[in-house]
Amino acid sequence: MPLVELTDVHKTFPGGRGRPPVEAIRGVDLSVEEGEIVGIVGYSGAGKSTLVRLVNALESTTSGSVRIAGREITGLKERELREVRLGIGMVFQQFNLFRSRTVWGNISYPLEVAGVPRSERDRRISDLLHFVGLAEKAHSHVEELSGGQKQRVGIARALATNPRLLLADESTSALDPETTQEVLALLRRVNRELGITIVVITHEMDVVRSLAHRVVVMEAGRVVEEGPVLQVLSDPQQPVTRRFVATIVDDEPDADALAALHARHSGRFVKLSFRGDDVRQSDVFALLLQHGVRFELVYGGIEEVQGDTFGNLTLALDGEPGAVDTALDNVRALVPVKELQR
Ligand SMILES: Nc1ncnc2c1ncn2[C@@H]1O[C@H](COP(=O)(O)OP(=O)(O)OP(=O)(O)O)[C@@H](O)[C@H]1O
Repeated sequence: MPLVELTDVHKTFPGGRGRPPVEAIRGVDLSVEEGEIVGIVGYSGAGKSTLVRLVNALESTTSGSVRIAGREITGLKERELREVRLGIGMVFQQFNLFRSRTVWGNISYPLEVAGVPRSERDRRISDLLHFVGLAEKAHSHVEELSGGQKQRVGIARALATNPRLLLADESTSALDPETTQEVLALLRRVNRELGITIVVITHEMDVVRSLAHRVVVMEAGRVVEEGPVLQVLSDPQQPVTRRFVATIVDDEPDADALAALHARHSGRFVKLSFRGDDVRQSDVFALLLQHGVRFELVYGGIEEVQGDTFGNLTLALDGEPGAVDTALDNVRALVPVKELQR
């Protein structure tokens, strides 16, 4: 049974003051299995935040079903919804911490609301502070912390009530690249060591690449593509997905770059696509050399996704025309080859 299951969910906001209604979510089916990390990507306005607010019952659907751990949450009473929300931790872009409280006080807050007795609360907070590596900062005020430390407090607070599900809404967007990696590493530990299911929404493909198992791409209120991260990154189907993937991996030179390359090289240009670890670049290069084909790498790169490699390399080839043809036929047996015409 999926931990989160959305079936044909629609959400329309009234337009107000003569403006037309906004269809923020237009028929989304989505399921998240227990233990998974799912990354939801999309440009601003795609409906990501609305989707998250439907999952944690801060908004109600216009139609369709939202099930959390098998329980339909549409139509539940406020008291029952509070119970559902206790099982869901939230991490925010701007941390949303109480400035008037210490680190300890911030993590304590959801436990106080849930009526957890003092001694149990203290034990829990102390464990969480150790888990996120902030034991020494327990009595610091939030203003004294760096952005990364604030987000670690945000994560500790989200974990306080022992949720099964963590929703992270642009949780690293306010952080620099190094701090982002620290926070992503912590979220990976939350998933691996505590077994907590995580849904991250982000417009940064790098976050998906280094954290998620599965990616869901949203556009204009719909899920337009989804699948395992390596599969989607290495073989994106939709234009919007290709645009996201292009932010972390080069595909092929555009028309201008290709024209400039043709001006410098007399030979043919081919794009070779590597997917996963089953074919090594060195095998492909050896094949070309065997046929007396000289090559130069002119564009592209190879990226790593959680232990697997993928990427596209554009080569300029030189050699006897017949030899180049034969070499390419052999290379095609190993990897997809696309001839780039001038
Ligand atoms: N409370 C609301 N009332 C009216 N329209 C809303 C409301 N909340 C969201 N919308 C609209 O719904 C659409 C989707 O917004 P949403 O915030 O879910 O997108 P998003 O993908 O999370 O974008 P961002 O990354 O900018 O937050 C937008 O057109 C937005 O203006």
